[in-house]
Amino acid sequence: MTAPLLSVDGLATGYGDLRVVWNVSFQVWPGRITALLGRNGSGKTTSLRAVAGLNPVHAGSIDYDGRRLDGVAAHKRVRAGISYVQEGKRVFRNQTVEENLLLGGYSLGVRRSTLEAECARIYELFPILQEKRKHPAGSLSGGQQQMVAIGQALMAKPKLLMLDEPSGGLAPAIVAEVMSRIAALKESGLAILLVEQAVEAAVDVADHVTVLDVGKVTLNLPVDQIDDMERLKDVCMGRRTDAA
Ligand SMILES: Nc1ncnc2c1ncn2[C@@H]1O[C@H](COP(=O)(O)OP(=O)(O)OP(=O)(O)O)[C@@H](O)[C@H]1O
Repeated sequence: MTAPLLSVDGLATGYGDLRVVWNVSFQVWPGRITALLGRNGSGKTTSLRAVAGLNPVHAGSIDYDGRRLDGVAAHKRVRAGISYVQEGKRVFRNQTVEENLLLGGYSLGVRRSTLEAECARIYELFPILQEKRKHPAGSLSGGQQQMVAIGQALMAKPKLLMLDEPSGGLAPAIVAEVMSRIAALKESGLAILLVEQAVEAAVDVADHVTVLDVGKVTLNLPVDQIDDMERLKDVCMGRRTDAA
């Protein structure tokens, strides 16, 4: 297997001095999806925020693309190719789909001269957004709004895409559609870190799974080694400590 693009090792992090993640390690590889699973409050979002540079690293290390990220400001991590789609589909509801993409690209530092070309690239990935490009984003379905949010993050051609609960608030049939779009993004070599509550939907598209509970890793293995989904769900709910 190729070297990981992102390697988090023994991470302890939290909010200011408050520590909520104690010892978390996981990797994300180019062209592959790592799913970070675990029950509510287990520390998934907090770990993503530490990778994005929004939460402090109390202990451990975050290596990305051959260098340590310690002390690198959040905006510089964005420039280095780390894109983060926060939970809850943050689109500008009154702006059109196209304006959302342009604003997303602009805020990520994409040069004005290339914004339109980047938009066209996003339309190739998500044709429905081209169809709806003149519509206010708030008029789109939940799944389509999630694609707008992901499209915004992709405007700057990231190497690492971090998605926090893209299935949140979506009907099951729509979750499958959004997940298959996410899976297709791997083809370009993008490394994807996917935080999810929807365990089965995440496992369907993931290559590797890391489960957290109370700020620690309880399971870490390639998806092809998962042979019992019910056991995995139990581990994710904190009802078991391993999948064996
Ligand atoms: N801004 C904050 N200040 C202090 N503590 C926080 C803050 N945000 C989250 N926490 C706490 O950190 C812990 C981990 O939360 P986190 O959001 O990382 O969990 P999660 O696994 O992403 O769960 P969820 O699926 O509910 O988002 C929880 O105990 C939570 O209450």
